[in-house]
Amino acid sequence: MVLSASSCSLTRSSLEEMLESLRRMDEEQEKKKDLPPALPSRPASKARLPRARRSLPNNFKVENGFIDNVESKRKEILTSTSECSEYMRSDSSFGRKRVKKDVVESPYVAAIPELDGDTISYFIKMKLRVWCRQPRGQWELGSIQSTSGEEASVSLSNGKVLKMARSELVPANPDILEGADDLIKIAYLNEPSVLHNLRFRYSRELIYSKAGPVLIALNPFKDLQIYGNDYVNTYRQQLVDTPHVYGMVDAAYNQMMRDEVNQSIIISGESGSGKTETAKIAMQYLAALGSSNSGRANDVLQTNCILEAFGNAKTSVNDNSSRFVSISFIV
Ligand SMILES: Nc1ncnc2c1ncn2[C@@H]1O[C@H](COP(=O)(O)OP(=O)(O)OP(=O)(O)O)[C@@H](O)[C@H]1O
Repeated sequence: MVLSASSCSLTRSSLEEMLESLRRMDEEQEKKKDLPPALPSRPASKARLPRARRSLPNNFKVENGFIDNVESKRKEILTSTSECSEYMRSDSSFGRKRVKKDVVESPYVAAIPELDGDTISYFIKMKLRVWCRQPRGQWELGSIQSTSGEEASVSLSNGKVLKMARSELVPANPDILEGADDLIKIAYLNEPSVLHNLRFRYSRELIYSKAGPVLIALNPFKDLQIYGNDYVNTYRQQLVDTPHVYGMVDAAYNQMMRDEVNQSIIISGESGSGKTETAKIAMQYLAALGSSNSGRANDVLQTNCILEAFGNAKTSVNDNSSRFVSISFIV
């Protein structure tokens, strides 16, 4: 005899059905307890999709071991998005934001959205770290031990336990995200996390990072062996996509050729941050792109000396301060 599914359900009493649905609700509640609170949605990116990455040809070799270096550094710090997906949540702080008079507020960071108690419970349970704003504006790593109302007891990495307002705490990223080459990859995009990520990279002489389509360059104040013909050729052939001025100029150049639309490269930063040097590096790449004859490329670059002779001056922050750099190239 064959019973259809519908005839089976008729034999169940309504009490059984009610018990069954209660049991299912209980199970769902249990599952939810261990999950992190839902992520607030991020705004859709307006950036162009990155180019497909070409793989290295088998016979490719660079004498100074650049590729080896880059690849080993990438492996050292590269983040695996799948491993980190459980942490992928957007910028947030715990509790209402209170502005203290003696706290230095960064003008670059938007108001931090409020987070509910569930997230704090999750952080305590999973022993995740938080950044704690100190009275003079600096940030310290710590982990929340307990909360009471708007106050939290936080154990700092130096062993001290402090009572702090919840609004002075923001989530820190897990170690696995440390040193991501694009800030888009880090889960918590708050001020201390961004600064920490850039410092982490800078300490490893990785002065370039990306923030989506924007390149962040930190002044190394020393000569790094990351420029020159080998590097130009590597970026020209698109063998690597690590953040670099060459990579950014290459993208602008290719976009200009593909779309037949003029491109502008805007270099901004405070005096002495390295705008002029960055512009020269960009020019170096453009000269190499536009000239098969390295003599002519050098002639173009030599014009910098003349420009600097007329346009530069010594200031209190920069011995070779200039204010006239702009690059534009037209099809
Ligand atoms: N990529 C770099 N590699 C090595 N040194 C650098 C680099 N960028 C900057 N510097 C160092 O920092 C100094 C100041 O840089 P630069 O003159 O480019 O700053 P700037 O932002 O153009 O300043 P200003 O606005 O005053 O003209 C340079 O003279 C150089 O010593």
